[in-house]
Amino acid sequence: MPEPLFDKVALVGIGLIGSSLARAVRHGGLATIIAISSRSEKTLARARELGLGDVYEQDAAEAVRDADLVIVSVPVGASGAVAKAIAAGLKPGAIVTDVGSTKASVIAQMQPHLPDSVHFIPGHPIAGTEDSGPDAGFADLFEGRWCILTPLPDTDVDALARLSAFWEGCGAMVDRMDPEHHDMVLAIVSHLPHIIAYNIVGTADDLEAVTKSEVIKYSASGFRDFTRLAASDPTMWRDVCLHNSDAILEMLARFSEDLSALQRAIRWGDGEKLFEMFTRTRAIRRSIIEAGQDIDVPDFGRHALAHPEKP
Ligand SMILES: NC(=O)C1=CN([C@@H]2O[C@H](COP(=O)(O)OP(=O)(O)OC[C@H]3O[C@@H](n4cnc5c(N)ncnc54)[C@H](O)[C@@H]3O)[C@@H](O)[C@H]2O)C=CC1
Ligand SMILES: O=C(O)C(=O)Cc1ccc(O)cc1
Repeated sequence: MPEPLFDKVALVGIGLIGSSLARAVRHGGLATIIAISSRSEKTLARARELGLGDVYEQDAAEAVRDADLVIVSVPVGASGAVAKAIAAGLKPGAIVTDVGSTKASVIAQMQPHLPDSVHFIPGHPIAGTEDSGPDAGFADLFEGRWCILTPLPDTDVDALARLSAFWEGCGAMVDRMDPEHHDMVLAIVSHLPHIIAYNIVGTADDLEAVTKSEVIKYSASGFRDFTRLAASDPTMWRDVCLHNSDAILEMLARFSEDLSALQRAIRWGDGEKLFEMFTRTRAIRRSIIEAGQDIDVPDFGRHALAHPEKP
């Protein structure tokens, strides 16, 4: 096992992402001590039962005391309150990062509370599932996946290199982006697909109520893929929608415009247009597979593959 990258890592929030990090840190020997903090006593007790850390503190400021790396893994709407809560306990020179799905808002919420003596480097692993809580995590969640860091203009290069090495130690590939660009890109490739999934599943459910027929029972696998995304955590996705609203609304406007064009082609029986569009998108899917980036494909055997330690 190589030398640990950090002496003490503090994980604030121990749900799907926090607990996956705890497992990855342990598995990769990335830290000597893992400190875990959760606002909820029940979650903290569960983390202890699962043996995810070495020390457990309900008080986040206590958990981060003496930590060299602090990772905040809470719904994005709670980032400001958590930054405020940990500020007093932070060690000068510590790296403070997060995993939130939106970046500009997290920076705006956290930065004002953090002392100048720490290195604040926001981040976002592009890896997850529809599950949440400490039981849902697994050590190889980040394996072969991107982690986007959105460093601030005056970020210390050594701190950035250490955080990049940490994510690589978790199996991830690290990229850098500016926060606004991140929020725009993620709005189309992650936030919109979830919103569309929530919407289509809701529409089908309403239809079932109206027609009093079993719409969902007969759903084909395409619809089932949507139900997986639509089963994602409501608090997390409420916060994503509220904290990346500009980019999401921009992408929804483009999406609606394109959907109207599709609707028109169907109404006018414009088969050529439909064929042309479906051919274009099929090529995109095939190019992703050829590039070896199809590891995120949801299928119903996925859990058996992705959670080998689960029953
Ligand atoms: N679920 C996913 O697939 C992914 C999630 N993310 C981001 O990671 C972060 C955490 O998400 P998950 O681990 O999936 O969520 P989760 O629901 O599994 O865990 C959230 C954790 O935050 C704590 N928490 C909730 N509200 C809090 C508050 N007001 N103050 C302090 N702690 C609070 C909970 O007790 C729990 O420990 C979110 O910001 C999310 O956007 C990033 C990549 C993937
Ligand atoms: O479960 C899925 O398909 C996901 O897309 C997981 C996910 C959710 C949120 C993120 O910010 C990143 C990844």
